[in-house]
Amino acid sequence: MSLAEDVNAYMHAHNILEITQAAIKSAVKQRSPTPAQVMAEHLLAAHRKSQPKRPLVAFVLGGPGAGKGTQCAKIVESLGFVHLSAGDLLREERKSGSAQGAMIDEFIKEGKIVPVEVTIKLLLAAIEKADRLHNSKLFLVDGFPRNTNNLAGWQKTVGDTLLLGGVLVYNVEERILEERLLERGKSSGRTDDNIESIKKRFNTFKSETTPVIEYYKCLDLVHEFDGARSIDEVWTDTKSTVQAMVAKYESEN
Ligand SMILES: Nc1ncnc2c1ncn2[C@@H]1O[C@H](COP(=O)(O)OP(=O)(O)OP(=O)(O)O)[C@@H](O)[C@H]1O
Ligand SMILES: Nc1ccn([C@@H]2O[C@H](COP(=O)(O)O)[C@@H](O)[C@H]2O)c(=O)n1
Repeated sequence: MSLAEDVNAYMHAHNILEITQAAIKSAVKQRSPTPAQVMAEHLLAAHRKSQPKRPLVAFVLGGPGAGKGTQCAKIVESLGFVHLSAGDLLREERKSGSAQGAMIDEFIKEGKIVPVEVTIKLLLAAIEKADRLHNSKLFLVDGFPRNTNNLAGWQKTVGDTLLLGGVLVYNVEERILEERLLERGKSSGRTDDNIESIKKRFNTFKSETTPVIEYYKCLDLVHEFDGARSIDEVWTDTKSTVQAMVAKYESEN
């Protein structure tokens, strides 16, 4: 086969003429003074659309008792996300009775953050299972990343294989959080819904989670909510934010 024939066959096999014509059309349509830029953007968008969809992840953060789980349940019900709570997965793993289970138990009571190697394994297994069994593409990862160790572990293990759409952050003052958690503690059976653990969890949130939120603010990914309002008021804002996030994801992927 000659070089010209080879080139022709390649162009035909990969629709190169059609792709290039569409890029040229979009530059001409816009009468852009920078056609190369318009064409490059058009080609990139076309490439992204032709790739298999990366699942969308939204992280959910806020102090203990800020209403993360409550809002996540509503997002699941109304917008079809899969909810993965790092805390729930760790509590489930704790039941295993292994040495790792005992370690998790101790960390939870002390309000400390479990090393990311443990947490990320549980999170990824749950994401893979939901994707494989139900082809789920929308995930809420609740209570993660809680510190810089969590963040580094996510970046190293997951990187860009999942698309981080945003970070939902619920702000509530400690006085209200304490009241909520002590009330919840009357029936939750949680070993950390007592005043000693609650104080420790507040300290961990301030010293370890706040820097993670600041990091994501610098990337313009944070959506903050006043979580001290009623559940329905918080939900109204949460819903519109998450709907916008999904719309952007659908249009770009
Ligand atoms: N906006 C709200 N107003 C009043 N009470 C709320 C509100 N949101 C949640 N609650 C209540 O506060 C308690 C804590 O809420 P939730 O479990 O959703 O918080 P969380 O952030 O997931 O907590 P944690 O991090 O400890 O798991 C629950 O008993 C819940 O019913
Ligand atoms: N990324 C995480 C999340 C949670 N933990 C531990 O679980 C406790 C409870 O978490 P909730 O989100 O359910 O409040 C938390 O205080 C930590 O001890 C963790 O280690 N890492």
